[in-house]
Amino acid sequence: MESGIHLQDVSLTLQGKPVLAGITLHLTEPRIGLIGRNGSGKTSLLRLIAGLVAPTSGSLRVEGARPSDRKAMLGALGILFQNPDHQILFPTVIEELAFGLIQQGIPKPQALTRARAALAAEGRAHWENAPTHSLSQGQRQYLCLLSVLLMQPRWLLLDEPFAALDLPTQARLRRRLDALPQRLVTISHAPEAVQACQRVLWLEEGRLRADGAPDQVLPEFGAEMARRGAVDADTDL
Ligand SMILES: Nc1ncnc2c1ncn2[C@@H]1O[C@H](COP(=O)(O)OP(=O)(O)OP(=O)(O)O)[C@@H](O)[C@H]1O
Repeated sequence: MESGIHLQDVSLTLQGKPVLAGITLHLTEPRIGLIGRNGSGKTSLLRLIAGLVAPTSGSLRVEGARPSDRKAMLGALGILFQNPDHQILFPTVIEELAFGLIQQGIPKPQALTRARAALAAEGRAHWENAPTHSLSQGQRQYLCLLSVLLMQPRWLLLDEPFAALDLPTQARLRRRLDALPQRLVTISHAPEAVQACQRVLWLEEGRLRADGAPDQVLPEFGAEMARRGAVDADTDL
């Protein structure tokens, strides 16, 4: 099977607006950072890779499968959205956790057992029957991460995973993510969050502005963000 994530001349136009253009990539590195300004197309790129939106032109493969092949993608890739409310479907924590496993074909009783074990391992057994809406934003994001990890996908796509979390939770999540055997693609605005990646992709207005090691990409990115921050408004977005 073809390994990694392949994009061949991928473009995406939404409501007449070009959002991504001419993206060709072969992603295989264990840790990949995706940076860029607001509206540069980062989330759209993750949504394309996850099969949540189809490219307007070009082709994509994730571990040899088309992203639109939901069955193949279940074990290949998990995505963590920036806003957990775009992800959570169920009224209680345990149902939310078990859902992905059931989708993967695991019988419901075993799925519930695994979900309970995962909560217990996190010291959060008391969350089992908690209404998902009663959790804080950061706790809901954490629940989404646990749900995705339970499915053990080969790739994890993370959209600003630290944005809503307090500092101790960020530190714990950072350690947790660092230890994962999965390949991770992480969106961040913060250069320091992707400094340890093997590869950093910089999107600018839907195109790849740079692609390389953090030491190559991040100094130029930092200089460009400082330059733009010194003027009063981004009029191009
Ligand atoms: N459904 C949609 N219809 C029309 N335009 C869209 C749609 N979704 C996104 N866009 C546009 O695509 C562009 C890229 O959006 P995207 O959310 O991918 O950016 P981003 O880099 O993730 O931004 P942020 O850092 O603010 O999360 C934006 O200009 C946005 O307005």
